Amino acid sequence: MVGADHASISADRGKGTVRLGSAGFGGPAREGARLIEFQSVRKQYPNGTVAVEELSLSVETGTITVLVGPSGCGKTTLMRMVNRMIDPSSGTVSVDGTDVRDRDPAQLRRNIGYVIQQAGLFPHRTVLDNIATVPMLAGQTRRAAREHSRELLDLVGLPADLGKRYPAQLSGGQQQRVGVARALAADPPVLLMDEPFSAVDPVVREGLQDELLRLQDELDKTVLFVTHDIDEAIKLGEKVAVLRQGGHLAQYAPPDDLLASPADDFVTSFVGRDRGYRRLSFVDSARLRPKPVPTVRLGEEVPSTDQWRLAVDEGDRPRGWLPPGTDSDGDLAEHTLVAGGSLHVEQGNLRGALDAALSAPSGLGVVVNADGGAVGVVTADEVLSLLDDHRAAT
Ligand SMILES: Nc1ncnc2c1ncn2[C@@H]1O[C@H](COP(=O)(O)OP(=O)(O)OP(=O)(O)O)[C@@H](O)[C@H]1O
Repeated sequence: MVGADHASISADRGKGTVRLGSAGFGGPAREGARLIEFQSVRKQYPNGTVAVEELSLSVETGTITVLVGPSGCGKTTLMRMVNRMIDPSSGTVSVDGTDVRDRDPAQLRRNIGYVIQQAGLFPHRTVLDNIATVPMLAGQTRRAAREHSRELLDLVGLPADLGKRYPAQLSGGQQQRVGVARALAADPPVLLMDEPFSAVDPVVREGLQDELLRLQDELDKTVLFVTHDIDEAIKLGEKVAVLRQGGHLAQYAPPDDLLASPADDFVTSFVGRDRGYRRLSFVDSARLRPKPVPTVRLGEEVPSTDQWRLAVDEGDRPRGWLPPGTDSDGDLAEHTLVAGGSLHVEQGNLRGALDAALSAPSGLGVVVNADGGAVGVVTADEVLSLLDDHRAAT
């Protein structure tokens, strides 16, 4: 936790007045429905630059879809076609089944929240008035709009007293949260997010990513998110579209598929060589078979040992390691132990298991049950061979 930037989002379903549904594009979200569709879209700017080339892509209702690719590959151009900030040279972009060119841009934009890098807040309006702007334009009274804005501040994890400040009096991460609150103010079913977190430092950025995921759990928006950071794309996207120069779609797939089977050399180099490691996050560890490990309980007599022994408390929770070569010497006290590594909770993903194995001084990753009790240990080799099996089977 780093100051207010990491306050957690307290989306309170019981509050009633923060509307969590989606309005504007006709009825409740239909699972699997395609809310945004690009069909054979091409964009050539007047100077001849082809930013997007014959691209077709559909975005499912209620999902986060990420557009990722190197600078200049057409991500922003593609995204801005959704709310008609840019019109395609050919092809169609439709939202909820209607070609966006058949919609009034102002009305279309009221149903599409837009979050950009550095938040783009109005500098001379307070935080609360920034958030209240769109609802007031849509006809809400100032009082109702401000009341709703206070709830949104809470929803994005900001304390109420920040509402009176001006944007320059907030940290970068706080400004981004206000940007998200402002985009949510009209309760739009669609959110466009263009590199929203790239202007903040990596720690704050991770916090914002986590909170977007938490917020999405509550709100179920259809989010189109642009980034050039493949890690961000993989973390946030239920589906990820990798674009390459000239606005070509190189691959469109769930992150796991992208990491497992990159479509070509470009995607391979873009997702990076350590994709095997990243991919571990998507493989569950149900087939991992932890082996028994010799233990010793805190407060009990220290045994002579020629192997690593896991020290546990009265609830079998791991407290550290007793190294090989330890001589029998009185009762076991916590301060004499070698600190343990991270713990892997049973049924978690393989990345957690590998982290546990790699971070343990014994090389033995400790697996615990939901109550925190040790159930056994795994080695890094065991985790990686499971990954090989998974690779071979998919
Ligand atoms: N108004 C414009 N006129 C001419 N060319 C443009 C215009 N806007 C963008 N371009 C060019 O179109 C291409 C795609 O730009 P776009 O901003 O969509 O890419 P991007 O992937 O979002 O890049 P970045 O990650 O750097 O923001 C680039 O070559 C860019 O220089």
